[in-house]
Order: sequence, then structure tokens, then C-alpha cells
Amino acid sequence: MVKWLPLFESKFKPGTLIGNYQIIRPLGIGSYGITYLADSKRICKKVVIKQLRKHKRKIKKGIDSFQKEKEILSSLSHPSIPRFIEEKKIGKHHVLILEYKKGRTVEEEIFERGTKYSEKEAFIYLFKVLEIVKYLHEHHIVHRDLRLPNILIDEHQVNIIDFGLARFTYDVEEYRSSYLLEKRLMREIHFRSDFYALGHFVLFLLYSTFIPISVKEKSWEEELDISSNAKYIIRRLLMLAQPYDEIDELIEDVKKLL
Ligand SMILES: Nc1ncnc2c1ncn2[C@@H]1O[C@H](COP(=O)(O)OP(=O)(O)OP(=O)(O)O)[C@@H](O)[C@H]1O
Repeated sequence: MVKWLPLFESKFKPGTLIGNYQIIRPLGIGSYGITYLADSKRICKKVVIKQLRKHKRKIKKGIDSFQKEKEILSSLSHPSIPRFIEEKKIGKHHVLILEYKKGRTVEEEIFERGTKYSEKEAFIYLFKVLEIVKYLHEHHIVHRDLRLPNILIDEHQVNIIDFGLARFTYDVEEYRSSYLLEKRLMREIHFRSDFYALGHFVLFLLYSTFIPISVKEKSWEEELDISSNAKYIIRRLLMLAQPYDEIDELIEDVKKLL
């Protein structure tokens, strides 16, 4: 869904040709660019075109994010991760062409379609995401942005998109003291940042069936009617108990709930 796309920002109109790609429609506007759905004439497949916005204050960060997404996606080959196709400079425009992944974001599923997930279903989806994240971690990559809008569900297949904040574990961390605790925990270049984000992911899935009966504010542990094993895993993901250091132990714990 296109949330906000003022006309003056929309540089490429439907039908515009960018090399061998024909713009179908904008998909959305992110922090650093506009993303379009396009048809590839050459490979007869849908692709995503990411166009860097010319926002003065954000241009440097935008270029860095594009470069990182390109570097990381080019190093990967996984059916649930978009393939990097090419980078182009068209006149003043700088674009990245990526494979289009089908599916609705988990954000759309929960908040627009009202899809409900039982405890078992929530952990089945967590397991599917973890299989992809395991592949990333084995390639020394931390995604750092595993939020609902970046996880797509297509039938029962899961895809992960948006690698602009992903980093290699040996990349140098840009420490931001101004970040609030939650953002610091999401952005640390360490595998546990992905686990922390996935703690929130699974809580969103579990809250999809929650019906509030009191106006009193309570913690998720008091509100959600879930098993003690589920609570144990979520507490460790959210670093409220000993954090998981690596993914295999986490996957083993999740398997016990399936
Ligand atoms: N490879 C892809 N396949 C399918 N849809 C994609 C792909 N990449 C991005 N999208 C979709 O395009 C839209 C815009 O994505 P983009 O990553 O540019 O920005 P964002 O995620 O909305 O914001 P931000 O980058 O600030 O997190 C989103 O709706 C996203 O689901």
C-alpha cells in the first residue's frame, strides 16, 4: 500500500522505461527512496526499482543504504531473499533493480486484513523466518530491521526484504548515543539484534487474537494467554532473560512448540 507519495516526489510515471524495465506503479516511499514495481522485458519477470530520493539532508545516508543493500544482496542467494539484479544511473537518477518478492507484509495481514494467529501458528511463522535468518547469520549478516513491514507472507512461504540497514558482523558500528534503548537493541551489529526484533514480531502475531477486557495497562506476560515455553522464548528474545547468543539454540526451543 502506498501510504504517502506526494506528486512532486513521483519521478517515474507508470509506463516509463528505465533501460529494459517498464514502471508499473509505485509501491511505496521509504526513508531514502521511492520503490516501484516494474516489468523486466528481458527476463519477463516483475522487478522492484528503488530510486534514491534527492533529499539534501538524507542523500549521504541514502547512498550508504543503497550501497549496503547492493553489497549484501549480491553476496546472497536464497529463495526467500530478493536477488540483486543491477544498479543503474539514468540521467540524474540512481536506481537499484531487485527481484520482486510476492506476498503481503505481516503488517498488512494483521492490521488491514485482520488475520489472526494462534500460538502454534505464530511460532510456525517465527520458525520460517528463523530458517532464513539462520542463512543470513551463517553468512555473517545481521538484518537489523526485522519489523512487520519487512516480512512478507505469500501463501505459506515467507520472504524477507529491505536490507538497507543490514550489516556484516565485521562492519564498524555507527554508535548513536541519541537512540532510545529499543532502537539501540535493534541496531547493534550483533545477531541478538535480530532476535530482539523477532521477539516483537512474535508478540504482534500473538496479540492478533487478543481481546482487551480491562482498560488497566498490563504487561504482555499478564495479558497474553500463552504457554510457559512460549513466554520463556520471548523473554530471551527480548533480553528480559539470558539472551540467545546464536540461532541454533533458539531454533531448537521453537521446534518444541510446533
Ligand atoms: N523486493 C521486494 N519485493 C516486493 N516488495 C518490495 C520489495 N522491496 C520493497 N518492497 C515494497 O515496497 C514498499 C517500499 O519499500 P521500501 O523498502 O522502499 O520502503 P519502506 O520499507 O516502506 O520504508 P523504509 O525503507 O523507511 O523502512 C514496501 O511496501 C515494501 O513492501
